[in-house]
Amino acid sequence: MIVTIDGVAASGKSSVASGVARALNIPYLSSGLLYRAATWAALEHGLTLDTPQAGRTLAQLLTGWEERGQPLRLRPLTEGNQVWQAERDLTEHLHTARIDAQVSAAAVLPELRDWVNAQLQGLTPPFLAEGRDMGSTVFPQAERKFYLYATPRVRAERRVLERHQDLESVEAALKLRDERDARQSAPALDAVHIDTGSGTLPEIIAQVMSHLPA
Ligand SMILES: Nc1ncnc2c1ncn2[C@@H]1O[C@H](COP(=O)(O)OP(=O)(O)OP(=O)(O)O)[C@@H](O)[C@H]1O
Ligand SMILES: Nc1ccn([C@H]2C[C@H](O)[C@@H](COP(=O)(O)O)O2)c(=O)n1
Repeated sequence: MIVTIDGVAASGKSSVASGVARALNIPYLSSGLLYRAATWAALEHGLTLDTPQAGRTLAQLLTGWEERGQPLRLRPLTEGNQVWQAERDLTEHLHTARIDAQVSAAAVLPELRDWVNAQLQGLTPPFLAEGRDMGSTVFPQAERKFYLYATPRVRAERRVLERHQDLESVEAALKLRDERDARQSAPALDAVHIDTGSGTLPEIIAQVMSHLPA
């Protein structure tokens, strides 16, 4: 079985995916974390993301690591996905304001989208995949598809609790990322839409579960 959960930034995708995956006893895959890790790799190597050759250069960097036996890999742990490069856990570097500000520019690169999609499509079901285009592009064959949303204010308030940043600037950054992300990915037309601002996390998880076979 494949279940997809897509949605806007900070809509609760990972938290809901983790809860649903736990209830179903299957792993969940965070595609956003792979985009974040590739963005981290680009920044670490001083790659400028808005040049015509950026996609090719980034893909060469990622496949070069693979060929040298030091691949960037998603570890789909149910309690929270991680990304490792060889023996190094990169996860703590991936949810920062610096990566948030650059990740949409990396995610627009077709070479990177192909790389992320190939990583995910190489995995064996059952699993739950979360991101922006899991139900529309990467796993159109998924049995059940969901799309999570909430107002920018609700999402910003939740982010501020995690990162102790200024509410207005977090909300403005989320709106900007929504705009950029919408240009390069869209949810599936057959997804069930859920407003995560309308309930607690356990209630939203229960709502998703109510659409899945018992
Ligand atoms: N229904 C809810 N009620 C209250 N808090 C929630 C709810 N859903 C998610 N949260 C909280 O909102 C925050 C953002 O959730 P989460 O990180 O899962 O979102 P995301 O969509 O995966 O984010 P990103 O796009 O940055 O990867 C977390 O602190 C989470 O606990
Ligand atoms: N399927 C996906 C997943 C993610 N992205 C991009 C767009 C986001 O801004 C960024 C980080 O994702 P998040 O951690 O917020 O889920 O990655 C995408 O284009 N397609």
